[in-house]
Amino acid sequence: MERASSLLFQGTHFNRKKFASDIAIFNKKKEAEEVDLVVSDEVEFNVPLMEEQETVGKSGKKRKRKGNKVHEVVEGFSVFKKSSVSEISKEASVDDEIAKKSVHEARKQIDQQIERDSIFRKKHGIHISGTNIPSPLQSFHELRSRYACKLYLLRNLLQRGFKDPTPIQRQAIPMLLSGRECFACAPTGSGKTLAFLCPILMMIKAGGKDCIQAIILCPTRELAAQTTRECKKLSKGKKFHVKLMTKELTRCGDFKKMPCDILISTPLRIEYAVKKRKLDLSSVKYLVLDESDKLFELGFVKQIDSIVKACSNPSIVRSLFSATMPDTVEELARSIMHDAVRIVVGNKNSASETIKQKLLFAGSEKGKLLALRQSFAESLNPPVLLFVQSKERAKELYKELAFEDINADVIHADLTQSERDDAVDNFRSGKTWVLIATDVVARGMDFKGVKCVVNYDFPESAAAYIHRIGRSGRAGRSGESITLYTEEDVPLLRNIANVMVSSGCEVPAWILKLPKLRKKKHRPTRDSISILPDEINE
Ligand SMILES: Nc1ncnc2c1ncn2[C@@H]1O[C@H](COP(=O)(O)OP(=O)(O)OP(=O)(O)O)[C@@H](O)[C@H]1O
Repeated sequence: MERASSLLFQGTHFNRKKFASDIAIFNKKKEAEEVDLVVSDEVEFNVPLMEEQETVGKSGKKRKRKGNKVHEVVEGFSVFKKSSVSEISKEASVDDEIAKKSVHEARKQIDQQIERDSIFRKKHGIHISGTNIPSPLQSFHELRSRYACKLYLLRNLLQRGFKDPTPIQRQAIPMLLSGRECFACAPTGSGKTLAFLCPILMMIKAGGKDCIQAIILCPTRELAAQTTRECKKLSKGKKFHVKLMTKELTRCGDFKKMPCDILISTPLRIEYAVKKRKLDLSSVKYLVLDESDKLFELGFVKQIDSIVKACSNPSIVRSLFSATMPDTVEELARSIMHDAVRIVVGNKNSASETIKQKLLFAGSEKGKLLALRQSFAESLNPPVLLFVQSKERAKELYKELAFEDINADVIHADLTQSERDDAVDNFRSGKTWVLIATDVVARGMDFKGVKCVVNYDFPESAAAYIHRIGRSGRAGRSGESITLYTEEDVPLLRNIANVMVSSGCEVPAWILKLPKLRKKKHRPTRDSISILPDEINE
């Protein structure tokens, strides 16, 4: 009590005896006011009541109070309040200290993690830009510890022989699992397909009722078919409905009754189904644009636009993947994506470093055929992929090689779907040693073990070059490419040479001094390939 009154009257000096009656009146007034305080402050500070009583205040409201004597209660409360405030503030400052320390500790740990992540990314050639980027995957097992990945998927990864994630998988998988939109650029054959399939399989429901939950768009039917096969292999053991949008499905599919979790297609077929057959894409949660720079080219961009609009789910996660990503595509992508993260593995727009690239001057069209013959005779080991600039030239070259009894086949857009499928299957299985192709198989096709890619006709752009030669040297294997050129190809020579230099290949110095080509593409008209006598050609 003494301590209480000394606290109560701290700083006041007056004669208590002389003013005793005033003090009594004053105390009565205070009693009522401070009872109010007890009630309100009890609530505020959560003061435990020793003995609860009810009293009626001036306002007539029932109030709770502690103790027998109001005065004591008031003093007690005041003391309690004052000491509580100081204790609380002491405690609070201790709490503050602890909080500050733990915030500091947490910050330190975050900083250390950021540092570790950045060292790890550097080691794997991963470059990122964006905010709040999740840590890269150290191993596939982390899919389970960090993201509760189901065992069937880990088992399937292991069965496919995938021991460790590739750099693009290390960063893109956690990104998509965190619901972030991204555009990813990584070399050909570096496992981009798994980088988008894996998170989709982890995030959507197998046999979900909502119908289509994920859409993967590819520029060619062959690539769509390949991705469908890959998705089915990865989802083995789970009842996912993985569908390839075939011509029949586009025209006659009953989309309302069709069970489909993941739909894989070229843009034209989906656009047709949306516009003419009322295919509903409003439940799509994941939209992947594989070979995205190709999909943003003139022939596709309108279809892509209408598909993106039809995928109206506001929480959709969209992602773009390719080995080449021009700045214009990045800008376009940024304008439609939310807070997208950019992931680049290695040098942007460069060829895989596992491919030994060669340039060979052939003088003329006839010189090209002679150079090819010589290469077959001396060093070319099958399987070999030969690229030409048009379907007409593919047919011409096929005739030449068939005449020489070379085990060759051809693939181009004039063939029926089943002829195209057969050409791909026979080349894959080793029945065909040499496949002559237009750019229809230049992107994304995973022909394991292609020893050499020959650019019989010079590619029309640096991007086309990167994708063509990328059919060899996949998944860390070594590969080879030979690019024949004539005088007509010189304008684009420097661009291709730059790609070669950036992936560590040597080129003659004079090529690098050639004037820069303003246009991105160059497609010269060429003389016919044939050197066969006319009567054989007829
Ligand atoms: N983690 C992994 N470990 C080993 N091999 C892998 C791994 N992930 C994927 N692969 C294999 O690597 C090969 C190339 O993968 P994928 O076709 O996805 O490459 P990509 O980056 O999409 O190439 P492109 O740019 O040509 O489309 C495939 O045969 C695939 O099975």
